[in-house]
Amino acid sequence: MPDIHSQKILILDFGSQYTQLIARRVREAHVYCELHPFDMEFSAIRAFAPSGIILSGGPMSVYEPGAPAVAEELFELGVPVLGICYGMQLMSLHFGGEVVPAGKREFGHAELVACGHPGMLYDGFFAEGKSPVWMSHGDHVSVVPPGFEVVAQTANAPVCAIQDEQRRLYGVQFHPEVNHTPRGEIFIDTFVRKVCGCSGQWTPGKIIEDAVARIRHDVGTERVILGLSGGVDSSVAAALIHRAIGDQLTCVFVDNGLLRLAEGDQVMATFAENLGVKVIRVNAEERFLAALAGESDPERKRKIIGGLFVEIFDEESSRIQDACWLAQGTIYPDVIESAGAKTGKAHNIKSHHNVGGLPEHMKLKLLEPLRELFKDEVRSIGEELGLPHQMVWRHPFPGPGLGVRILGEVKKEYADILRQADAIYIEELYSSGHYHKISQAFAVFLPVKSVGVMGDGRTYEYVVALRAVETKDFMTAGWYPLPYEDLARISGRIINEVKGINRVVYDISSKPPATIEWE
Ligand SMILES: Nc1ncnc2c1ncn2[C@@H]1O[C@H](COP(=O)(O)OP(=O)(O)OP(=O)(O)O)[C@@H](O)[C@H]1O
Ligand SMILES: O=c1[nH]c(=O)c2[nH+]cn([C@@H]3O[C@H](COP(=O)(O)O)[C@@H](O)[C@H]3O)c2[nH]1
Ligand SMILES: NC(=O)CC[C@H](N)C(=O)O
Ligand SMILES: [Mg+2]
Repeated sequence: MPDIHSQKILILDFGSQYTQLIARRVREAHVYCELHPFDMEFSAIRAFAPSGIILSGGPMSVYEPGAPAVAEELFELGVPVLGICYGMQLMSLHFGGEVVPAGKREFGHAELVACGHPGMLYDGFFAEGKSPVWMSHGDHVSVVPPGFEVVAQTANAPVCAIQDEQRRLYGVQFHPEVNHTPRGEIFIDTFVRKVCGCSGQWTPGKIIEDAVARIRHDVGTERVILGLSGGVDSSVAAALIHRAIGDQLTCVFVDNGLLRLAEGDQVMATFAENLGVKVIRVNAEERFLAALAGESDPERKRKIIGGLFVEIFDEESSRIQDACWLAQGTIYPDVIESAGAKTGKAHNIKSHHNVGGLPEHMKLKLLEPLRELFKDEVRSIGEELGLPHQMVWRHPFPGPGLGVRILGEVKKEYADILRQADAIYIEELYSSGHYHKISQAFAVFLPVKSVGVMGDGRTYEYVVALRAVETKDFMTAGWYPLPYEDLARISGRIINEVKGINRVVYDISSKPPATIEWE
């Protein structure tokens, strides 16, 4: 089997807010890449054997004392190097050019104009010698290093793109990785495929083949357990591992009574019935509700839910004979975000992020087959593995579930009401075509009563709030402008169909200062 990691791009991160986007663009060109901190040792770079290197942007200025720099031997490796913004400035300085503060900071759209014939990297990038680009910089290259030519400029940056085609060194002051550079995708595709010569082997089918082979190799005949939540990551991990080792995998699905409507049955139908995966369903609703009774503090509720989850998961897994492996749905952003600049620290964040976590005394080896993948790649392999479209494309659902969407004390009565309201809301978002434009949507139960009138009678019932947000990274988010007619229909259905609700409100708070969840 061809090794799909044999052609790969190394991205060195200087702290740009866009570095992950560079990696996404490379992956979209079906080429494998990894993101590492700028100070990666040269021996490690050589061992990585990249087909090409991309140096990211960064907040510092290259001429400042102590500015981040790369192992200089990197430029002698003989592989193509593309420097973006800070990366270009660093490369210029290294080869004897000069970098100075520009007259003014430039942030936003600009028109890039080609000087003559820019060469291979720019195939398809210019239309009539021009291309719109996105800029974000305060410094610029004032003296072009010997051996390099200027290939393009903007009004504010006379040296906006440079290259030495012979040595295959390229620098751009603009940001090809952001959506605001409309032909940026083509640019990065050309760099990795034409300039670096990668053939684009990183496709969903091949990723699956490769992961299956690796799982079989690592696990051998041993047994694996996995906490299955019905969410995207753990579901795709389960399907993938099952394809590799079949019955050696046992999933533990904990029904904590805080799941969405019919979620437990859906998980069982998809995995146990259709895919033939061994799933132990633990009905723990009563235990969770009993533990939560009387508690209304959000942080303590989270702790109770997380703690009980670990306890139950631990109990169940100790009953699975000879399990040596704990599988988790850790994905690449988890690895990058938790590692900050360093690799290998990913488990910490996941265990606090994961409801399951990793009980110390379990002594299980970790199996994380999605560790190298972005969410969109996880979704495409989920589809390729035959998981239902709705499961693969559903919005994320927090580990504590409805526990953080019922404000204050959690009661079964509230959870039942909320489940129904939420199901109507989501169903309507699907049928009106909004669901896939929204990053996350859900209903929240407010334990306050208000007066209403239904038929000829007075009602005195609870309130449901609807939330829908748009976000790329879930760190900041804007509320989604759901049209009035959709809001009217959803509110009408909830009030009419859900007993116990006589008022619906729409949450128009962004994050920050609000958060996405209400608790
Ligand atoms: N009810 C549950 N039963 C078993 N395991 C669970 C449950 N809830 C969460 N987990 C475990 O905790 C992990 C983290 O949950 P998280 O919500 O971050 O991911 P996910 O549910 O797999 O995907 P998504 O982000 O799409 O919701 C899951 O991958 C799963 O292993
Ligand atoms: O697995 C999880 N366990 C949690 O305890 C948790 N709390 C919030 N979230 C999800 O994180 C994203 C950001 O949410 P907040 O703006 O509310 O912090 C949103 O997507 C939230 O749904 C959680 N996910
Ligand atoms: N986005 C960047 O990489 C900026 C690089 C450098 N800090 C500048 O201001 O020019
Ligand atoms: Mg989840």
